[in-house]
Amino acid sequence: MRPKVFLAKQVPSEVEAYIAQYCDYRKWDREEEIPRHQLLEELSDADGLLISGGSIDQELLDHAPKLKIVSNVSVGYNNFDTAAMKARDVMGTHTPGVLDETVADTAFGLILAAARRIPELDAYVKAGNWKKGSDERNFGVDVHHAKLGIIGMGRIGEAIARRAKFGFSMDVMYYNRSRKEDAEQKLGVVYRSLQELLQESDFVVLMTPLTPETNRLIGREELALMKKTAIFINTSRGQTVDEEALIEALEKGSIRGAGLDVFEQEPVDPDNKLLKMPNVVTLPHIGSATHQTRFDMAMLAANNLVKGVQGEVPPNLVAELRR
Ligand SMILES: NC(=O)C1=CN([C@@H]2O[C@H](COP(=O)(O)OP(=O)(O)OC[C@H]3O[C@@H](n4cnc5c(N)ncnc54)[C@H](OP(=O)(O)O)[C@@H]3O)[C@@H](O)[C@H]2O)C=CC1
Ligand SMILES: O=C(O)C(=O)[C@@H](O)[C@H](O)[C@H](O)CO
Repeated sequence: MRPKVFLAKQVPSEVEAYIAQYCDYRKWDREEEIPRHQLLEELSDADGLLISGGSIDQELLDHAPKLKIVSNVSVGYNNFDTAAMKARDVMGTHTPGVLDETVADTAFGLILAAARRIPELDAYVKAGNWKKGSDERNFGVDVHHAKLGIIGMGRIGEAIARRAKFGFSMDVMYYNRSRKEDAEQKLGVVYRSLQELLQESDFVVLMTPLTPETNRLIGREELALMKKTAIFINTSRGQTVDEEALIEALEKGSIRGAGLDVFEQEPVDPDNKLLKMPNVVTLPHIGSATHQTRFDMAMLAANNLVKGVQGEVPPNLVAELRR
């Protein structure tokens, strides 16, 4: 009998055709997220689930007695309750690697946009406010040769470091729980404690996964350590930062600015104070969102899904669920 899978996220037609070769499938065919109760109903006979971001917890597992695999179309898997999945012997996969360069481009876009105030000055020009040749009030700060601190020097962190080091001649430092000597040698980056990194950096980029340990990793104390001239970039998850503390730091001017692809609540509340600040550049969580990269992520997730329902160990099983 062919395995049954449910696609809770829209995928390109080529990816759907690939899944159809191996599985019977039903799919959620709308852009908005599938309502939870509907997802739970769909899982009553499913062997596999392809999803992006919905909570994979005990309740969902209880509604999915045949489930063998959940394939996330994202590299982050903070939506997985890995303990509950392990207890039920349900595999969980993600999409590492294929999005590294694209997310690094986004992080770098935020660095440049915040440093040179590109969205703010774009609005200024379009509003007809450009009245004289060169106005010092529009000046920004240099990115090239500045000091960049990367918190979370993983796959994406390294791609950011390469751009910084070889494209912009920046001094790059990083903080992880463990040192990465290969990256130090290959990229010429230096290890710092979190405290040292925050004190020394002109730009701080947060690129860790969201875990119980990184939840609000950057709070009041950490922001207070940063230079008054520093720019803070978050391309990880909104919950890795205490957003209230960030707002406070920006309001007090204890850091220069921020570039944010992610927020505590997504979509972000239109009344969120961060959206009113000219020195904050915001994006709607589009780190990996190019046509090619989203296609590659969907294909990788489909491949993980098919392998899993066929009883094989999929290539991108998350670390906590490896035997
Ligand atoms: N904005 C967006 O659209 C996107 C966001 N992301 C986010 O980026 C995250 C990182 O992705 P990726 O680079 O592939 O992941 P990796 O696992 O390759 O890298 C994560 C890095 O974070 C470090 N890290 C983990 N926990 C801690 C901690 N407690 N303190 C300090 N460092 C820590 C790890 O080092 P060590 O284990 O030594 O601590 C590792 O070097 C994803 O999990 C996702 O949340 C990813 C893609 C797109
Ligand atoms: O991969 C991740 O962890 C991401 O944050 C993004 O690439 C995803 O696109 C996002 O989860 C929406 O699918």
